[in-house]
Amino acid sequence: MKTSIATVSISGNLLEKLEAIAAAGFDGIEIFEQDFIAHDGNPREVGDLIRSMGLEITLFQPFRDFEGLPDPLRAKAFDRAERKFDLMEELGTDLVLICSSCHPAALGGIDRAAADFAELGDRAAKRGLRVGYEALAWGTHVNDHRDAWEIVRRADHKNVGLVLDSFHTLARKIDPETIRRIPGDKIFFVQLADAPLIEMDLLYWSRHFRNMPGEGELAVADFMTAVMATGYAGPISLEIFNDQFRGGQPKTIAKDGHRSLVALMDDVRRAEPATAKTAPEMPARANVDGVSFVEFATRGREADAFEAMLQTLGFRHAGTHIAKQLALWIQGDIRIVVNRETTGYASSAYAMHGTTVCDIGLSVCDANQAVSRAQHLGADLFKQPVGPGEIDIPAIRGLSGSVLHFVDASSALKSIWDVEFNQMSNEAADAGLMRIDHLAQTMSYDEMLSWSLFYTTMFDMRKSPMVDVVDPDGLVRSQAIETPDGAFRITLNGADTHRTMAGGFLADSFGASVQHIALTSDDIFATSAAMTEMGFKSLPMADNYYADLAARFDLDPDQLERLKAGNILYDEDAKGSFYHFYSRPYAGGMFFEIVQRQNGYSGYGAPNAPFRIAAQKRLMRQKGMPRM
Ligand SMILES: O=C(O)c1ccc(O)c(O)c1
Ligand SMILES: [Mg+2]
Repeated sequence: MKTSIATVSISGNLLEKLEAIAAAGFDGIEIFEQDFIAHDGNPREVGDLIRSMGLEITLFQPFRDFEGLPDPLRAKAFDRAERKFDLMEELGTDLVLICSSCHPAALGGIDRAAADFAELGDRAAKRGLRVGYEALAWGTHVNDHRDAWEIVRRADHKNVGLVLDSFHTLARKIDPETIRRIPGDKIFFVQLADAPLIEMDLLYWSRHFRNMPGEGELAVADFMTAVMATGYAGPISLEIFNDQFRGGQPKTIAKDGHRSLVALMDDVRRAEPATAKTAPEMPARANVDGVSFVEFATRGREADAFEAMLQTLGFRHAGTHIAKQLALWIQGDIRIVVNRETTGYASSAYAMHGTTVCDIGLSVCDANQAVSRAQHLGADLFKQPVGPGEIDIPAIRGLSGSVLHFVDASSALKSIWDVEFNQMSNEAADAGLMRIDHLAQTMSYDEMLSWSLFYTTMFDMRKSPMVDVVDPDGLVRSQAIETPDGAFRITLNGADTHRTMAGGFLADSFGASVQHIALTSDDIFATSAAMTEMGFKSLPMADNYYADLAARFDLDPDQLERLKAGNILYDEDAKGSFYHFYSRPYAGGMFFEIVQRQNGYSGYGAPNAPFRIAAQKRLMRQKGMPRM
């Protein structure tokens, strides 16, 4: 399997693009002509440089408005092609992409176009070059890969083949199964792109909103499975026109791209094992059956205040690490580790972010398989020195420097809490919190696709539709990613401006991290009462909120009173109901949420988010806290 990416997909100048692409592990690049023209350096040197970086030039593109022209435009088009053939020879690539014509003078007619390609094929053959024809979704006469194929078929020239691009086929809702009838050796090149489903002009959609396979909503895996069934053996190449990516970090975007291709080909291999033989074998997406622990890096008074807060939530100090300054706090199945170390990874995380979630332990079926898949997808292993008596738990680096540990039921890992922690016997009453419902991560809007790709390629998790959350000072985009059974749920919250609650947190904590943790109760009213008893103070909600609840839902006055008394918010979906309340913000703007889902409610109380955010901002203003 040869992976490739078009230079247009990455930001930066040509050199920066090439470095990022090589570092991400691609085998080749499509040179997008504009990137070459903008570069100051002769084509031979550029070709040599690319090869010296271990990359191959898989394609030169695009050559526009070639077929169907009347003379003298036709003759001029052939002259243009000859000049580009010269350039290709100097660069050292044998394949050019010709996209279907949008020229106002272009004439239709499959045989006319086929004749043009047959002649171009002769000219290319003289130089040992090949031409590939791609149907642009908005081409004037040819905008469907089936028509492009018919032209190639009738051109009947060994140097003329077809270029398929998942965007053009899927954006026009053309059934990708139609690809199966094309002979694999006549498909010269395959370009891949996904996109979010938005109703808009095809050209605009394509030039601004494409994204990596798996980041959007097109059936790219079905498309690629059909391609592989033809016997196609050429490069699998990303061609992503995306406004965010053009301004993004070249290295991150390239890494995401490679990850998306590897995951896609693994899906194709699993869908039809006989066809995708060249895709590397790797373990399937890991099944996550919950969060085993969440570790906070903190220090001094912030740490004291945080632990005091945990007590008001009903957590009990259950153990102390045998060698390190780690305290284990437990309630139900929830484990929170408070790390006060002044050296090592947690300490660096604290130095960078202040009090922060520095490590998440996920409970998986097989920890080593999870790590193996992560490595195939380009994640780095995370290693810390293991002290005497400590267990080496497999871990990887997530995005933005975060760490994920994998815990499974295999003997050594299961006993970690008994082996590494001295048990403390304090049988304090708890508040009925059972497990972690979800982790809410805050990041800049530009990072959301990277994170969702990370989770959905690594784990058996699905994205739900993006929702807009209105903060009084800006919009925050929120997207949930969850396992099929809901055992592990994450919400990604993307902020554009530092003035929003999420954006302020992001600025203050210098990068993406967990902003809140939602904990489940099976009886939220009892939990609220127990926590109040323990000194917990919930986030005060405005009376207007409850007046609106009374108008929106059939709640009896008693229940409404109880909601109001506990500052408990309420929502319903088609299946069930949702109760939730919030802690006040603690160190660094983090907070807890307590939730109860009834009868299979599957959302996150999104309609309540604007009122929760307004309440948090009100509270922070009262306290005279800056920003947020
Ligand atoms: O948007 C375009 O013009 C364009 C050019 C070349 C391609 O391969 C493509 O898919 C789109
Ligand atoms: Mg294309």
